[in-house]
Amino acid sequence: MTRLNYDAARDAFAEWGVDADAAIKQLADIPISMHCWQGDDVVGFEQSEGGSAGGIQITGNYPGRARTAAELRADLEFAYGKIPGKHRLNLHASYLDTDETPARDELDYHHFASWVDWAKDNGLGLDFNPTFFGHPKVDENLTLSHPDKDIRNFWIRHGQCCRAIAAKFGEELGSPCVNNIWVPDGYKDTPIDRLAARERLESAIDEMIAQPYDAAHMLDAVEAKLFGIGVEACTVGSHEFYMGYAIRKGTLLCLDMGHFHPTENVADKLSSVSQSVKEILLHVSRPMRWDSDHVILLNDDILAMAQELVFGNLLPRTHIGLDFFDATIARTSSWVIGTRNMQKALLRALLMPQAELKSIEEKLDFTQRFLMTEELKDLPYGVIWDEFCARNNVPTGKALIADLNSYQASVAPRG
Ligand SMILES: C[C@H](O)[C@H](O)[C@@H](O)C(=O)CO
Ligand SMILES: [Mn+2]
Repeated sequence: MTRLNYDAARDAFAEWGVDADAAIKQLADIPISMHCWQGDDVVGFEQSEGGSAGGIQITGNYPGRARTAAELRADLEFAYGKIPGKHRLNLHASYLDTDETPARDELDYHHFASWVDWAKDNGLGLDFNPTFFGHPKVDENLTLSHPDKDIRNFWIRHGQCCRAIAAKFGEELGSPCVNNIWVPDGYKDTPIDRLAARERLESAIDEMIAQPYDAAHMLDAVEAKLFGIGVEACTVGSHEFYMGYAIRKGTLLCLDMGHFHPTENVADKLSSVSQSVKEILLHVSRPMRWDSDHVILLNDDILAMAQELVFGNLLPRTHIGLDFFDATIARTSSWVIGTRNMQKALLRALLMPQAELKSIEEKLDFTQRFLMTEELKDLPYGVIWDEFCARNNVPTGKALIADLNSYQASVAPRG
């Protein structure tokens, strides 16, 4: 493959006072938590339950869906092999790997131990999520806020098991495991007593996270949402609910890019939220008209998100997770291109003359800000990206496409 001249590109950035080598080095140290559920359309490996529900929906029937943990791991290994750097896997509790059939409130570390062995072998960190959907005890789209104490208790026990598992992941792997709580709870039509539902949710989460764990092993996160299909009138765990909860209780706040009104700028929220919570979890996604979880593109939304992370010095306290799933295209290609897009966006932000831009803005020199930000768009970011990939032994361009297509051809017979 023809590679454009890196030295010339580095000089082009140097003219703007930017050190491309330093940007490449910094990018290599930013882990992205890739979500397991893109690989099998959120089905999971429970033998009786599973599948997406609770307002999340996958469409498409592209061949090659991973049907077992072994298939999912093979797909993940392929995908990580095409993504520069060392990353993490974000596992849902429904992806246990065992011949046993534990109920969700009986899950134990040993049901997931093979994932830890695999993560160790592959140099990956692990994150985790209790699975509060795709189960008969999700009654009328309610779990932790259900009026029936027995149902709430079942889900509280599920969350407790998951925290213990996550803490063990973190301990085994020597890196804190983010355990993210998202519940689908809400009402299709206008509820009478929103406060009661929110009080039930709050006290259920309190009970669920009461057991302290070492922050070096496990970090609790809570994920808000505007609405889901079937819960149009009220989502119990709204943004205001969880923002307040995270501030008061000291958890991480998860911002999913698909969980706000489509005209809202989620990147704009990072700096505000960072003033009130210690750490942030991101679910980088691409909503189209609703929380459709399209695979992320290298578009303005992602570039803005990356720029806020870099310019606000938020990378040290933000966990970058992905949340997209599309069964109309090859699943491994989605992982690889989506994750690389997040990295490309970060690289672009790292390649901006940050100090100079900030200083001209402080002088309220908006003309200069406009001129610079527009001219900077013409710099050869792609050449620096190619160099980053070459240094990490991963392909780009046509070679990458050929690899993605040939892997897809090898998994297509799964049906
Ligand atoms: C599968 C995930 O837990 C889920 O997508 C959640 O994070 C979400 O975003 C629900 O809309
Ligand atoms: Mn999410």
